[in-house]
Amino acid sequence: MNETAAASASAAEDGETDRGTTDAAGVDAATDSSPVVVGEGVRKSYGEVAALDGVDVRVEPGEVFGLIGPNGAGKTTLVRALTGTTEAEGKLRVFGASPREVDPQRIGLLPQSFDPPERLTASELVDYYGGLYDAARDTEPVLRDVGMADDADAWYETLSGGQQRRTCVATAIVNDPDLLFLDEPTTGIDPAGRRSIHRLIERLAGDGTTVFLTSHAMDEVERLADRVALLRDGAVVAVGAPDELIAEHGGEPSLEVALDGPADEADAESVRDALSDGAAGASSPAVESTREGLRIGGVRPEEIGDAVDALEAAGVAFESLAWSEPSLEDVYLRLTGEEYSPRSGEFGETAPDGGDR
Ligand SMILES: Nc1ncnc2c1ncn2[C@@H]1O[C@H](COP(=O)(O)OP(=O)(O)OP(=O)(O)O)[C@@H](O)[C@H]1O
Repeated sequence: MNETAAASASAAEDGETDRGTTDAAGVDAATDSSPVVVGEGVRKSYGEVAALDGVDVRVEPGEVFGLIGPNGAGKTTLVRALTGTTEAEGKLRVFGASPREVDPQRIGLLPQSFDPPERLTASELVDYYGGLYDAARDTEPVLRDVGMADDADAWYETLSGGQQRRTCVATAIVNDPDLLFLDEPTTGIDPAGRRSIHRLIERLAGDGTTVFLTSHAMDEVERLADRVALLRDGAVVAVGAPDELIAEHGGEPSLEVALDGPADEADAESVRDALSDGAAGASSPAVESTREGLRIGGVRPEEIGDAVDALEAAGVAFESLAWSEPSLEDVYLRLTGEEYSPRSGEFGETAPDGGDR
């Protein structure tokens, strides 16, 4: 039995007993507007390793909540704690109840790793998981939802990695859950398949399903999530809407200026002076030399013309310009201290600017 089945049957697949923090009834008074997921001070250790080190998390009804963080940050452990497939300390409530007390019909879980119970076709596998619930959707439309209708009769083991993952997503939604945990749903899925999973998540969310999504694909999380929490070393270091996080931690938009070789400091200084004198009138323009040329920081789209004027005034001949705005990936790299250094072309450990731990 895997974690999907474990969640569906409230089973303790790892043989752990229910957690001590469950109250006598295991249930809080819950209303329609109550948070769907609450974690307060959640802790879980494996020997010396504090996988979760006091996590606070709250997911509102109908939200797509993204959980991001480096390998080993504790994402899967948090999903397992919230789905009752592992024991953890602290307050954990799902629909007002302790995770192991929640009606399994309401929960869908796509675990990070999935082992089918036996040799089955894609269709039989979805049937199998559907059979674990009091009520389940028909298998055919579920397989259609994940783009697997044409391969319904193929043995699971003969499917490609991406097709297997899509079939797993089908097993997680066969019970039409109110809360869907997706632990890295698109790993190994090709761009078209990813797009179809994205559309599925958007449609489920549009129909009111609450989605708890962990992913390493920042574009995916930025596109899908209403709010995002960044987990680092077992603790949440930032939480907010993608736009808010980008505004707060993403840095400024910038203009990459490609020259026919690296710029020297004199070029950078000339451009800086020209920008200070020009219409943009920036007091201390952030101009730095890069391996490809120059980067001018803080350039808004309407200021690109001024930057070009400044380059010309400084006598810097450029080959091309590329403007980019910060993304959730920049937030991630800054807050995890894994910022990309274009100068060296390598990732390097820098002091994370979200260092509130
Ligand atoms: N069953 C286990 N036994 C021992 N240590 C574990 C176990 N599960 C997780 N850990 C450790 O707990 C920490 C958090 O692991 P977890 O799998 O939750 O991270 P993650 O953020 O999901 O990582 P990834 O992005 O690689 O999936 C890691 O240091 C991991 O080695």
